[in-house]
Amino acid sequence: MATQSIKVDSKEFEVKQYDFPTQQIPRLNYQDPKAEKLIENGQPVILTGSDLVGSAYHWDLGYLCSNLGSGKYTVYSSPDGKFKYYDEKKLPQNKSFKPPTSNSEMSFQDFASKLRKRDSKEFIYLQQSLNDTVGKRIVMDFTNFNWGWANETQKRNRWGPLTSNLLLVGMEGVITPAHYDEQENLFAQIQGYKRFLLFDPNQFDCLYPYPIYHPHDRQSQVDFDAPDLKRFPNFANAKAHEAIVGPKDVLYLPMYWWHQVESLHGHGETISITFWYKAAPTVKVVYPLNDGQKIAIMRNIEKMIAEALNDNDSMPQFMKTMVLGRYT
Ligand SMILES: CC1(C)c2ccccc2-c2ccc(C[C@@H](CC(=O)O)C(=O)C(=O)O)cc21
Ligand SMILES: [Zn+2]
Repeated sequence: MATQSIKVDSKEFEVKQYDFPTQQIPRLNYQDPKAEKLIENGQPVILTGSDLVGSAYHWDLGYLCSNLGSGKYTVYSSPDGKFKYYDEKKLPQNKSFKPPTSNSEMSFQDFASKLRKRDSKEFIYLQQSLNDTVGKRIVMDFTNFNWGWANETQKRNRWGPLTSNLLLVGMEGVITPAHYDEQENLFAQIQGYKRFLLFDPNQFDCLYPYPIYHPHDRQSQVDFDAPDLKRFPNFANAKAHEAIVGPKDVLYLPMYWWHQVESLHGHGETISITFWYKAAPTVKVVYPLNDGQKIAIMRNIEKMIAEALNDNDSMPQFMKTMVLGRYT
């Protein structure tokens, strides 16, 4: 895989090179009116100086081992370093589906010692919502997040409620392949560096998501390392935005924006915390609809048709019959 080196803040990073062009995402101080404008317009921006998780800047493996208590944590494991999320609730509808990753519950101490062993034939990625099983010092760090700013941002942009904070601890080199989420996300980086490749929701027709009843719903079918341009010809027109997110950075990752995330080599394991918010309620429909609203409509139509047919195997034929040759 070809790599290219990019410079951010006088630091050099070796990143995988893909075929599509990339443009940099702006890095702005969190109080810059331009940054607030970008968030209001649902545009990604890296925010500096917010100290959103300032009370967790000292979190490293050792501290977490000593203070996360003996609770069990969900650890994903992948042979090739790719962690393609799948929805376990959709497995019954897809008998032939083979999960590309496995997961197990283990103590943080066990996870940390597996990380240190670094046997590279297995990549591991801890993903766990912060809950009350954690030790009291972690709870104190959590309560000391910059909630004033987070709540003000949530209110100003009329986001819905905060749904979860996920603690993520990834081995160098882990990759979360391209997908989109249906929530607004303030992504806070504590340790290590993550490279985000983001795609505007209007690139939906370049990224070919799985059918919505598929366990990989919301994930792109395109393998970025070996794109099948016969099946996915429009991928050749994809245009990415790029952001290297480092310690103390907060990336505003707007709902419906596609993202692929790589934990960069040479900077140690990555520690991140996500703040997911439900979407702003649509008070009054304003035309023309924005791209996110069109994605929501497509998803609802797919769900209704799948339900009406009550047979996922007949979806491909039905969908093709409905549009092929008619909406050219
Ligand atoms: C891959 C993993 C560990 C996973 C496995 C199984 C179920 C869910 C998830 C899940 C959810 C979120 C992330 C964080 C981030 C990607 C990144 O930082 O790697 C991202 O996509 C986002 O913040 O929206 C990572 C994961
Ligand atoms: Zn995501």
